[in-house]
Amino acid sequence: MSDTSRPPSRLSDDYTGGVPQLRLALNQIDARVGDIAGNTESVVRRVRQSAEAGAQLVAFPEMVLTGYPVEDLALRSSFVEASRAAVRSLAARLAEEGLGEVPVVLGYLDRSATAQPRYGQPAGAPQNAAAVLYRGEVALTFAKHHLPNYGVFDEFRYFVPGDTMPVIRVRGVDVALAICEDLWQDGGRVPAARSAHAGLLLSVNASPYERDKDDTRLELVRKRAQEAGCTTAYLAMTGGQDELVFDGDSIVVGADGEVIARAPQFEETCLLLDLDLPAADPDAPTGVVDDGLRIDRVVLSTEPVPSYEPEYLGGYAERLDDDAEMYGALVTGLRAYITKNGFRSVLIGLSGGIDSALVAAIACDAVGAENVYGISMPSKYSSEHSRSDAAELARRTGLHFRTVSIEPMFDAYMGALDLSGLAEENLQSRLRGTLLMAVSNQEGQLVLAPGNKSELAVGYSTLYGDSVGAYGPIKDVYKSSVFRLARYRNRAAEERGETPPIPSNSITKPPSAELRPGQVDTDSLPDYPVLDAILDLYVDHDQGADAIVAAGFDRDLVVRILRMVDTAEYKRRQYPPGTKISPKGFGKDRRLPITNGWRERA
Ligand SMILES: Nc1ncnc2c1ncn2[C@@H]1O[C@H](COP(=O)(O)OP(=O)(O)OC[C@H]2O[C@@H]([n+]3cccc(C(=O)O)c3)[C@H](O)[C@@H]2O)[C@@H](O)[C@H]1O
Ligand SMILES: Nc1ncnc2c1ncn2[C@@H]1O[C@H](COP(=O)(O)OP(=O)(O)OP(=O)(O)O)[C@@H](O)[C@H]1O
Ligand SMILES: NC(=O)CC[C@H](N)C(=O)O
Repeated sequence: MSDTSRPPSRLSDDYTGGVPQLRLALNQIDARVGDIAGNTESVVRRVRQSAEAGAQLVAFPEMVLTGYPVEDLALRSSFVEASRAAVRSLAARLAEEGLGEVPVVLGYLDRSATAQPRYGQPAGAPQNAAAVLYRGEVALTFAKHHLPNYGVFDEFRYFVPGDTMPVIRVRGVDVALAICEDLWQDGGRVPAARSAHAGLLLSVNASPYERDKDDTRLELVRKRAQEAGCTTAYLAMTGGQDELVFDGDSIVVGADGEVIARAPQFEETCLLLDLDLPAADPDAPTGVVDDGLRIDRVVLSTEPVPSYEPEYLGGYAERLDDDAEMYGALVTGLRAYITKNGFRSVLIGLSGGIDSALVAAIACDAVGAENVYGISMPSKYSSEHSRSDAAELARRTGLHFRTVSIEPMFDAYMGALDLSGLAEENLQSRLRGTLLMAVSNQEGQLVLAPGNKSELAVGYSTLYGDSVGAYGPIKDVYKSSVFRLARYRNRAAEERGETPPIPSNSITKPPSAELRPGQVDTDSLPDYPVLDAILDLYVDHDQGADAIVAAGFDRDLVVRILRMVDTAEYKRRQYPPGTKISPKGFGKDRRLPITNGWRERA
């Protein structure tokens, strides 16, 4: 994101908008997929806090009860029924705990009321749904109307769409409801909210992070608010799930498209704000509106809001610059993976190079240096600086550090097998992989794989060697950006008066696998800026060889690189999962056959 300017806020101290109509609590929180009980507890806790802060309408993200995305759990009836039951018991529990008077909107997994069995399910097909809980009851439910089915999303595989336009009357204000993709596609609930004369459009979301997507989202919400003709609140999820990061950044925009409030990125928070909204239109239409959506109106309360001066005002959280945002996503994704899978500590092979150094810095920020373990594993080809730079990284960050030479194991293999060339080179990498897995088994840390997107693209890693591990924190970061992020992290430390974590020698020396004497990456690969530019066109933008050559790259080089990418598909399929930060990561975003006779020629 780049827009750091603070928009004019209507919620400032000189607020003169009269009596506010609604105090809205947008709970921008994390949820753990499959942990319905744990997610329920965090919802109850947050409802209580919101109610204590005087909220009159409390909202939670898309599928907060089940976590998002649930993937094939949606196809299991036991899970769907557990989610449905959890919504009902949550409504009752909120009332029992004296929290029933405040309406709560939250996402969960449901199934359609009409019998549309899919994939052998006995009853209705699964739906990505949301419920309104009020006075101990589930007052209203509805399902997502537009289903995303591109990139990482497969919602046609799981869900059938909803066909209603839900509108709840809260304190005399008509609030239209929507779920995430409902705002991304034209038609459907946005024009329907206008047709229904809504005073507020509230969308609950789980929108995965991608670089620059915050700018796209902001423009989207501004546009949709104007189309809907009413204030629009976009409530985001935050945290991480496997390869996805949810960056938060909830947004509230007025009917004129002006930003009213914006929540922080990558943080759990409650954006609480007083909105001056129009009273419900007594002649508001009923029946079917845009796209065949049937208005489903529920009156929850018509009591006027008490007259008070707005005291807590949402505000506009400071925006992160592009590097800080990308780095924040990598930290959030790694932390979520480690903690949600019940681990505390991680293990990294430290070569003294920039990739493992950046991964170590991210890990220290994610779980604390006291939970990060590094091992230097020198061989006879290891340079002195590979050991000293790794030790210096440990000294700067405070991570646990030890050295285990692979020479005795290497000699034993070489004595038993007559290996040479690539087999001998790869053996060193595999011994390091085996050693890391052995320590992980013994001590219980998760092994981190330090491969970057450039290496993964061209297959520049050893299978069962440096590609072993549980999670690849930088697998969606091109090598050029690895340098940028390492410099960013050091600069950020300097600005805070802290020791920069990454030794400058790790940043400035030429990248090398050190598997044979004097080896450097450029023996096998072009310079990284050239490689990354070609990869960006091929991997991220699906350009063919002719188009890439036409963009100004050498024909033979293009053909060679594209061939390397194609023939490394088998390696990528065996690589650990890792944080997605681009529109096309090596995960669900890019699905190519392994066995593939198609070669790009120019
Ligand atoms: N389609 C396919 N499906 C399944 N398996 C397939 C396959 N094609 C080959 N294979 C198998 O894959 C194996 C070959 O792959 P692999 O053993 O990995 O070896 P390979 O890719 O031949 O070599 C590793 C390359 O990565 C470089 N490297 C290694 C370590 C670190 C770094 C670094 O700088 O970070 C770079 C190294 O210099 C070398 O160029 C063979 O067993 C082959 O049979
Ligand atoms: N001497 C070593 N000690 C410990 N780990 C090593 C060593 N050499 C390689 N590794 C591990 O294998 C990974 C691949 O390293 P390699 O040096 O081959 O290339 P790289 O991709 O340039 O990575 P880096 O920038 O971290 O050196 C490293 O990130 C590290 O985790
Ligand atoms: N959960 C969703 O519906 C997400 C889809 C939407 N296009 C997004 O990325 O934000």
